[in-house]
Amino acid sequence: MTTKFISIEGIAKRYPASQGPGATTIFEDLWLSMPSGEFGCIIGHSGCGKTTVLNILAGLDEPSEGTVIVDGQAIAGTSLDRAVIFQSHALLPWLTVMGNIAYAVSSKWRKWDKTKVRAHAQTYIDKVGLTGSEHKRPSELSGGMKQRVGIARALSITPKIMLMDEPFSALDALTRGTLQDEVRRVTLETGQTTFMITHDVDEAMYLADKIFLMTNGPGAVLAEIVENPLPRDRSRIDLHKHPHYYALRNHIIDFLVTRSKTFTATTPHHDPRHVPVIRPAFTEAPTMPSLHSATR
Ligand SMILES: Nc1ncnc2c1ncn2[C@@H]1O[C@H](COP(=O)(O)OP(=O)(O)OP(=O)(O)O)[C@@H](O)[C@H]1O
Repeated sequence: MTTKFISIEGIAKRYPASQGPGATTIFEDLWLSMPSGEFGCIIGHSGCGKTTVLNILAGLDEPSEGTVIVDGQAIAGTSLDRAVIFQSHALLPWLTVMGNIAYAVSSKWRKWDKTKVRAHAQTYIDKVGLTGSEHKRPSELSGGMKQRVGIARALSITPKIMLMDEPFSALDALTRGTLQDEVRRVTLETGQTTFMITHDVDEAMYLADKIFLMTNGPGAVLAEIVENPLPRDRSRIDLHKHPHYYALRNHIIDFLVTRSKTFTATTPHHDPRHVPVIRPAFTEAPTMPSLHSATR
């Protein structure tokens, strides 16, 4: 396992200023690496550049500075090794559920015959609970169903890297939970490296090994990397019962409420190449000596 399967090296994104000369810096000097098989979530307020980072990783956008190395090679454009699940479903409207997924499967395994492609696609249709809707077109599906097609399509090509932009945000609570479980199970099973954007702190705590905290934009920076102290075999239902749950949750919420606004690139000791890695944990308050032992 390489320690830097994904290596984001000093990237920045700037756009021409909306008024007058110069440029607006969305974020800059962003350094971040992930080993193979890790699940990373990026959290930060709206506009700090999360989708831009994900699009750069996908090869859909280019950084203004810096580079991204995946598996030892600088990325250039999109690849079937990197699948994206978008916030909006991005389905082909003229194809059915089966057609949308089969299209992705046959793009990846070009020599597979139709029967093999459809059987493989069906496995993922079943996984996301769309059995019976194979023949429907996107216009006949609810928003949640469309999102499930997008998730099945991305999972079906078993990419090395899964990139997810708030994939569950449009779903009802029950479907969201089921699909979070499914995505977690599949990514653990396949050893996929996953990079996800979310605004949902509990979702990040359930799914992620590491949580990347971005400050507010413009001029956003990666302030901290939070290691998830919850056990790897955690379950979504029991997450809140774990002793470290509140330490982790409070740490992230505290960042979002206060430090995301006050932390900047000029904060003393901030080194963009060596961002602090924090592992919040519950610590027992020191116990008072009992009266019995104190008087002995
Ligand atoms: N083509 C563009 N030209 C100018 N500014 C842009 C362009 N695309 C994005 N931006 C700006 O870049 C910033 C970052 O956008 P991005 O979508 O990456 O943020 P985000 O953190 O993902 O936000 P959200 O959580 O709301 O999805 C925003 O301020 C946005 O207005």
